[in-house]
Amino acid sequence: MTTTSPAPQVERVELDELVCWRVRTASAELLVAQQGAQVLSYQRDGEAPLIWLSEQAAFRKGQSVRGGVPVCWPWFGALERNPQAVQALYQGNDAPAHGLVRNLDWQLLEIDTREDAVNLQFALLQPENGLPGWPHHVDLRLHIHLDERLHLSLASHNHGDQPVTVGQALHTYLAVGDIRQARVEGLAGVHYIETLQDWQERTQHGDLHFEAETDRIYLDLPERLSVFDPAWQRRIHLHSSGSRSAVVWNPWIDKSQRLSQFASDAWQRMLCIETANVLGDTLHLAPGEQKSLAVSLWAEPL
Ligand SMILES: O=P(O)(O)OC[C@H]1O[C@H](O)[C@H](O)[C@@H](O)[C@@H]1O
Repeated sequence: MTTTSPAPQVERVELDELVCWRVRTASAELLVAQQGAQVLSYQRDGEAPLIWLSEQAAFRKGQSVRGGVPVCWPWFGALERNPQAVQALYQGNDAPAHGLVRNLDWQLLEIDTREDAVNLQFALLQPENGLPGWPHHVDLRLHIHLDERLHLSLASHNHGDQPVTVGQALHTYLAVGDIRQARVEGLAGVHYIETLQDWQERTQHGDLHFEAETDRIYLDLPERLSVFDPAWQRRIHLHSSGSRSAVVWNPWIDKSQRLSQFASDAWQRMLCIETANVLGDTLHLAPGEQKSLAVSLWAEPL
């Protein structure tokens, strides 16, 4: 007799002020907030979490949740650090860090459960006059596909009659057993911008180890990066497409004290690798054009 695993379930839940979707498959659980189409957590049964969610996370309207995968769009970080073509498209005041969409309510367009996979499609369909301060007609869709791996794909579709240039990132918070023992593989020989030292351009020698606050923009990357995590005896893999840049971030001790929704020792258990289109890798969309930024995530035991 063959045993069939239970079909995946998708359930609407409310966490404080936020509507969320809890996805259960035969072997994993994923939680996604409708606000920002933000993946909040992801864990396979019997394993440590792969996506990190702060134990101090607040689920409030208009406020990005600390952890998961915030979507940064149409610029990354501080607007004034973005290329002129990205800055020029914003006409508002006080540009928020990481763009305009992580605190907005997206629409859930589709839930599709198969025997062993789930698809969710969120959309931010913009009116012709665009977002406040950003008058351009570009629709966004985040496609989440969960099978043995987690696949995220962010599509931008320019419906306007002018070209647009955007910076963007899938700002993934990864969970690690101990950041002091972890290292990122795949970066050797890659150029990066050291944002903590006057944005100097440098070259990575060997794997990246963590011994202090780290906030770097890596450029001209390969498609595959991995996190070697001996404390949890595993390696996390990230496979990207539509991206040649990534931000690697750990706030370490001092900055942790200044972050919202962040325990003072949480830096030990997380690491951001943000699959991006930033600086010389920004996204250009001709009128009518659509392009996607994607990442797949999975872990393997050592
Ligand atoms: O606190 P947030 O606005 O969510 O930003 C969190 C972090 O995001 C990125 O990784 C930046 O490179 C960091 O400099 C920033 O501190």
